[in-house]
Amino acid sequence: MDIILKYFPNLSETQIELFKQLEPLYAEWNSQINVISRKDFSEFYERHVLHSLSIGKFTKFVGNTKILDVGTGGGFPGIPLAILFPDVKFHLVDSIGKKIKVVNGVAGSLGLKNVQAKQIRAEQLKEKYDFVISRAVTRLPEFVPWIQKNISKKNLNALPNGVIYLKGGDLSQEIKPYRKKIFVQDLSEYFEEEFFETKKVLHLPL
Ligand SMILES: C[S@@+](CC[C@H](N)C(=O)[O-])C[C@H]1O[C@@H](n2cnc3c(N)ncnc32)[C@H](O)[C@@H]1O
Repeated sequence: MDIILKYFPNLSETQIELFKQLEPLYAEWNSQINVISRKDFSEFYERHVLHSLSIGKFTKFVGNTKILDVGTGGGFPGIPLAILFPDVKFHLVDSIGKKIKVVNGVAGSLGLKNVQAKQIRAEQLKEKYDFVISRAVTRLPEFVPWIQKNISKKNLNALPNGVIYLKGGDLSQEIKPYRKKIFVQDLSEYFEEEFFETKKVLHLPL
């Protein structure tokens, strides 16, 4: 939990309390339904919570923004971001029902009123959102056609509407089709821990 305060020192008491509750809640759910790899769990705050929150270092969302988290698994990056931005509406979806059961369990225990979760495939979603966020679901050229229809034209934020994707490793081939408009932010510029050395936030305006 200290690592969250290191990079987000201005959290409210309520937010700190909610972040503290995340680890025991996920430990309990993960013993029933595997949403976080067991070998990673000791680094829960760094690899899952802080990695999700890195989107909040990259940009701030204004109130009433609507964000869709596609392939959220157990709620990443959506749940940590919903704590960070309590005035923003988060819709978390996954094609697997038992993962959504974990998301609803965690969001319910924390009383997060700005989170809705649903079992659905991204390709079937009809609603519009300001941003689609995601981590570790599929390659961008497969992902973008799933959700292109879901990006609203109305812009509320300084950042243009579109996809915000957390990615690691060599992306040169994957981002080629979008090279004229994609923005690649290196997370090692924000975080000193080794985990972030190869991690990036991709912002693709759509
Ligand atoms: C590797 S997990 C990542 C989970 C989470 N984003 C994280 O970073 O911890 C990928 C998730 O994407 C979901 N998924 C894959 N294809 C999907 C689709 N077309 N629509 C919705 N969810 C999908 C899977 O069910 C799985 O839970």
